[in-house]
Amino acid sequence: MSTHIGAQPGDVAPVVLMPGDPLRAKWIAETFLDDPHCYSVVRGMYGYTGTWRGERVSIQGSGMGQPSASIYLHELFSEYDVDTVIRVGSCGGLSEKLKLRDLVLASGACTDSSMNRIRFDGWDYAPVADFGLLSAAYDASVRVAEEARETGQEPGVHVGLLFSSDSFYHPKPEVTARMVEHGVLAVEMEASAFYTLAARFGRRALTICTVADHVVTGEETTAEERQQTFSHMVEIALRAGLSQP
Ligand SMILES: O=P(O)(O)O[C@H]1O[C@H](CO)[C@@H](O)[C@H]1O
Ligand SMILES: O=c1cc[nH]c(=O)[nH]1
Repeated sequence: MSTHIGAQPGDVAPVVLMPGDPLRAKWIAETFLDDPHCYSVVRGMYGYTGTWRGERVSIQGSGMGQPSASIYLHELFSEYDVDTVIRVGSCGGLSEKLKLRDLVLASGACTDSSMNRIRFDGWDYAPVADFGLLSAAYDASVRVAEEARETGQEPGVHVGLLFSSDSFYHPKPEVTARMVEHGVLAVEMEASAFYTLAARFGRRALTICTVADHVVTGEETTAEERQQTFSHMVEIALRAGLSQP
């Protein structure tokens, strides 16, 4: 096992979906996977491996914020030879283009975190998604949205920038406002670390988020609505990560 993941080498599949919330990892594994096996309960940050449409896939909680996510990403890449990570998260809508329950496929991530400023000695770095994964997720989102149209639950899909903030309760709302003026769609807390560390290890990463609340309008989804739309996000992530139509 690694320092924070209680798995043996080989227990973790090459493709890993990563929600921040460990209970969402459990829900995804138990809802979507065949024969899910829990390989780690260290710190309650559950990790599962099972199969989806016959292919092995893992689900690993990442915790909240870039320091926590970076620990799990580092160990998955360096000790379990993971090739592909897809964050399946919640985000707060910032742009007026976004409605509750819409999906954001993050082409890139801005951040107020000091982690990359330390890594790059104060210089700027542009954390971006793996283009193949982004493109596959976009194609999958078109199909998932079409299927959802029949039930009247079709999510809007947006491709663009996230703001990966270190602060859920931001002490300077004007920073978030300036991000919006520069085209940022939504705020969450991890995507920048996913893209930076995947690049550093030569692996593939994508972040998909569901709009769980709207920071500007104050609207919030109910728990039931979140579950329904998280299903769309998970379906898209599985299809894109496993290259299935
Ligand atoms: O729903 P998850 O994936 O945890 O993502 C969002 O929710 C948490 C804050 O409530 C942060 O981790 C943020 O990025
Ligand atoms: O980081 C996050 C996640 C969801 N909603 C927010 O407002 N912020």
